[in-house]
Amino acid sequence: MANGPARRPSRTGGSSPASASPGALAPLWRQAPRSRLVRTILVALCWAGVVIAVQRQPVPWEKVLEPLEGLASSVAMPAMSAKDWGIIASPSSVEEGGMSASRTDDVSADNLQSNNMASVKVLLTLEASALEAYLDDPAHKDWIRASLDDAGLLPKVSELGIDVARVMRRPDYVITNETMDSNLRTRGRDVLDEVASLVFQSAGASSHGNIASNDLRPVVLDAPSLILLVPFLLEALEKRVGSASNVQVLIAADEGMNTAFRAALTHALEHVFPFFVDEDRIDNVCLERKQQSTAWARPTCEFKNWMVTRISLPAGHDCLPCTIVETRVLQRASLWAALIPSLARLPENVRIVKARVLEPRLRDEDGQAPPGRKPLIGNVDFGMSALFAQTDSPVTRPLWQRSLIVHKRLAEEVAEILFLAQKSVGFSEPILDKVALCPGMERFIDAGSCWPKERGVSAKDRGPSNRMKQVNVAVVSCLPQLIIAGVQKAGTAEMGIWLDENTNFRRQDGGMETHYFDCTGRGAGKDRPSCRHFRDKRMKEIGQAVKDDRRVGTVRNIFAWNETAHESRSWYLYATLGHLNFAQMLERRLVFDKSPAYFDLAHPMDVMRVMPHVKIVFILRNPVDRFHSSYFQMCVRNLASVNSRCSEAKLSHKLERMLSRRQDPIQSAQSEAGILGEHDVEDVELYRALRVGHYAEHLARWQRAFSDHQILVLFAETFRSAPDATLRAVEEFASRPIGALQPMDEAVKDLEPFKYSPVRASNGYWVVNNRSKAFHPSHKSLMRRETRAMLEAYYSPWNRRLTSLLRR
Ligand SMILES: Nc1ncnc2c1ncn2[C@@H]1O[C@H](COP(=O)(O)OS(=O)(=O)O)[C@@H](OP(=O)(O)O)[C@H]1O
Repeated sequence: MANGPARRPSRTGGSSPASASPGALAPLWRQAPRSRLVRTILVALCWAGVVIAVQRQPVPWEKVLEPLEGLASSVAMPAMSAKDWGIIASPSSVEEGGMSASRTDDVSADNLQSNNMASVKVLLTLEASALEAYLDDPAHKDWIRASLDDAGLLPKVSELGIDVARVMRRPDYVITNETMDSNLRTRGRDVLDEVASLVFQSAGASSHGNIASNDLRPVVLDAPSLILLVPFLLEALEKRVGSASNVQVLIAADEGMNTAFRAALTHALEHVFPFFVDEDRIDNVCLERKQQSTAWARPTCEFKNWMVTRISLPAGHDCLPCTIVETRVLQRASLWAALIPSLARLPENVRIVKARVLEPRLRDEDGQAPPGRKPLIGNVDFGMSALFAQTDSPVTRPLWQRSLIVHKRLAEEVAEILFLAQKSVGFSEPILDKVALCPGMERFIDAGSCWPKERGVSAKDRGPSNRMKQVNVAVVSCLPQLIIAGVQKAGTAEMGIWLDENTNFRRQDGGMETHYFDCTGRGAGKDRPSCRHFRDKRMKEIGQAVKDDRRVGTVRNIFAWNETAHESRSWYLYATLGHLNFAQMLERRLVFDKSPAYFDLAHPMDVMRVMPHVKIVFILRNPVDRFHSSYFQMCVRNLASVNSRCSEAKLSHKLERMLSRRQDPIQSAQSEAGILGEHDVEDVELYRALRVGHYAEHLARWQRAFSDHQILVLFAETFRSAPDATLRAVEEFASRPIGALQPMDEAVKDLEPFKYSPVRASNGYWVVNNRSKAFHPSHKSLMRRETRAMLEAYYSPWNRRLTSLLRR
């Protein structure tokens, strides 16, 4: 535990915190206490040569897809032999890396011929735009029209739920997301099989001949659909033609932009790699790492043009993910590691290429992104590129060569990630060779990390003379260096006011309690009405505020690995709670969050995995007084309807009843019944208020997650009597390197000492401005003597535990 006022004796009320010790605790608090018809029509459609565009269907994986590994292993791969079969190419993959013929040219027979793709009969592309280009070709258009008219298929198309009225630029041939989606939901695998039939029947009909452009059957699918479909496609092909050798399968995957794909990744992850959703296990990895190393090598992240994140774990083979950044990157990498073998079990001629342009194309010679074009791929969305880099088939070689440079770099990064991931997911052979590990500049995501908006001012504008101009021009989002994480009703508001007065400190979120970690993640307070408000309203606003902020978007990619709309793991939002303008950042370098509900309601490891080196301050107060204050606050705020019943007599009566059911407070607190024993809402609240005072219980959880150097325990009683010295201790704690764990943070070097100017309020408290709660007391009555005695007895064992915990 950090040396602070708690450690040095303060026998008198007026003594300095700098001279308090654990031994001083006892005198403070003596006592402690989830058709056939259709098939026929589809076959007819195929034979008639209808081009059906299935545009970006979000596959309801949760209904259709069993765990990926199960699916892949259940499909027997055919022996391939028919040379003139071809499947699939995404024309836009030609464009990859900045070279390109136009999309329309790409899908022409000539272009395919010239690219050794003459045998390609089926175009399976992930890109709607490629299909559009294909459909715009007059030759294709006429053929499609004629086919449809001849077959008289339009009504049947409607029967199938194909919305002939809704088309992008060719309204007749789009299966809408909704209809396909609902078909998939109700008939699942049958529909997939139909789509496979659709693709292959037509190809089978014209086999052994030279390809004509109208033999192409584009089916636009999104990446998860395609990955899902590949086994079915080959199965279907085998059934129909008996063999299918030399089928060139190029899957162009457009994973980066597709939210459904992201969702599918997450879903698959949950099935394929339980490790990565086993929070406790990840926690343990973090903790073990911390225990094994006195100087815990901080995992490093590099932002390269802020688009590519690299990650390097501590050297050696024992590295496992731990922090939120590591787990985020490794989760993605390991999913691909899982998909690769399942696809690799397919014939070797199945290749995956990346369908979309990458960030380098989007920049001009000066490295500037053209206006209006945003990078399509976030900083960790590069999984497919490594596969592309490995492609060496005659079909893909020209493409590969042309985009070699771009992809090599990305491939190296993916190789690196996969290498790191493979051990975690149990592969014994390297998936790819390990390439250099994370050289160069390093940037960390940790306590105090800030992300400036693009509109930021240039460095030379930051001189002191024009500082004022920069106010309100640029904004940064920061994670706090310091959290006043407890306890409620111990003067934390006052502490926040004092610190905010100090020009070295800046409070997150305009002085509000962020309630981030008690209302998100594994926070035990998540279901409280106040947290619902936090999630439903506040975070939505914040999300909107950062939507156009690309840098924050980058941060979001890192943090939001398990993000869903309502179940927020959107760690990045936490950073955005700390908006500062540059002037504030320059002048107030230490950002702090004051959310005292964290003490008993947040999961400390959630905090630690986002900000491994954050510093935490707890202000403890005699639990008896704290409880009393808490009771009356409950009455006034949360239980307004029963306000009239709040009185010293009522409190005494309730406590008597509640405590009589708990002979051994420690035992009962440790059992679920400790809380669940209460059914009445008011009683539940009351018991929570009581339990906050089990300081040793909660502090031990925080001590498990953070080093002693990161925790400072203060006492309300000392803060009240010697505020200036107490604040000095906080300043010193905030600016001190965390033992051997962390080098001096630039943000806290050379802080100007701040001089507070407190005045004495009428109730005797020292205050620095009129926001102080000293002017707004939550209660006026004095605790009854018998209530105090009851509470002192109750808290006695907890206080003894606390004393020994602090003495360690
Ligand atoms: N400087 C100082 N030192 C110690 N205690 C102080 C100080 N200033 C205020 N108080 C008392 O703390 C109680 C309010 O605590 P918090 O500000 O932590 O409340 S909250 O959790 O933010 O709601 C509240 O206690 P009660 O008056 O007993 O309700 C305040 O009076």
